[in-house]
Amino acid sequence: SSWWSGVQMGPPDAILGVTEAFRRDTNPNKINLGVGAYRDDNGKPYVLSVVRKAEDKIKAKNLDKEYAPISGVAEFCKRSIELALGEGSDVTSNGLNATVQSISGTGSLRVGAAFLNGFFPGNKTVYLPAPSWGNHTPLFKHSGLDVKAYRYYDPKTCGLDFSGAVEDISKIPEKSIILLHACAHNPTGVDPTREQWAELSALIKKRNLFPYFDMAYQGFATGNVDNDAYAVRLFIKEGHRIALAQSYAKNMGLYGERTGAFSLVASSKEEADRCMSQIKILIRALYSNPPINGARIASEILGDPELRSEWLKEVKGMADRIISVRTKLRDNLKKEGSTRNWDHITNQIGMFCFTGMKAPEVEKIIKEHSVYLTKDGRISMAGVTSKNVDYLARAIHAVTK
Ligand SMILES: Cc1[nH+]cc(COP(=O)(O)O)c(/C=N/[C@@H](CC(=O)O)C(=O)O)c1O
Repeated sequence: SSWWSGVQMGPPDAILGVTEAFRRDTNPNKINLGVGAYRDDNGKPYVLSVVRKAEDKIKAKNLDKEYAPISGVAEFCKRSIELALGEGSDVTSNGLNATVQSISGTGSLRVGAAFLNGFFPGNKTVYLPAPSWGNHTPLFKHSGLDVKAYRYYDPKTCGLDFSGAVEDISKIPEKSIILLHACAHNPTGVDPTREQWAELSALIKKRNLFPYFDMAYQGFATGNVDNDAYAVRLFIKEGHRIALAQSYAKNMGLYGERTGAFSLVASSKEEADRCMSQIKILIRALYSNPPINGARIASEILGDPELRSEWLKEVKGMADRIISVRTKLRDNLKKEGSTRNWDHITNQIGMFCFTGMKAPEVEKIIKEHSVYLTKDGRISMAGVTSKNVDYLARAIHAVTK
């Protein structure tokens, strides 16, 4: 028998598998609301014009293709942590951050998880919001950490179960790790208010928990990079020593360039240097060093005032288009005569809308209307355009009335 006769056929990925099914569908009206990747109003992937400009500038420099350092393109790391914490933050000016470039948000989360598994002195269990991004659980488990949950989403209101979250977080054993979505929560699109973030910060400090922020959508939620970094900056101000994973997949459209960063905020420069040395040892054995192209594009944009301000306009443009189709979809559902309350479509923020559609309704809308979304009823609003929003509203109404 062959070596691999015992290998089982694994299930398609809950998120990326939706696109595979979408591709197989021959219905001309088909709509892909699965993967959280931005599309323009023609439903096409969107390469930011500022990215093209950065590419031209990089090309003109005739750079070589040498290995990046293990920790990545230094300029990119500097620009990335400054984007997250704001220019001239105490953390960066005192060298308290250990920041490495990694393979987009997923790789950054994974490097951070590997470091925690190796060196976290407390309870090596990560508490995720319920629900969370589908890949969080396997990602942390593969890193050797245990995974548990705290209440987050309230299906009755399609909003935040704040009291449930507070109750659960109050019971998380001290010195555990708590994963927080910095903005544009995936899959629910539900973010805490600023007052609620302040309460969470105080509670997490009281419980002596370690905050691990996943910021994959900075700029994409409100269209403003500073507003979207509010929670991260608040926690730093309140004295939390956080971990942070960043992605430029969505806010710079660098999906396939796999550009991201992992940061740890230490208590001193000397401590940051020790942590950095161990993170580099982990990276060397994982993939040695990261891809240079996306990091060069991102640092070109973040480092050039003109490109940066053009980028901020484009990312706001993407966020605004999402917000406008949220309103159109909610209004069209009303026009279709739906008696359900769809206010959550516009109350929620960022790439996703957690529609509240149950699995049988999801199956029906895929089968009968060729509208593709994940089983949990999450739709990527970026797949909604002014051209397909009517069709979508009719389809949702047909399966939910
Ligand atoms: C919260 C969150 N964190 C990290 C990532 C990783 O993105 P990366 O491309 O590694 O930088 C994603 C991607 N989410 C979308 C795509 C995916 O599932 O990979 C999604 O939820 O559709 C997230 O939604």
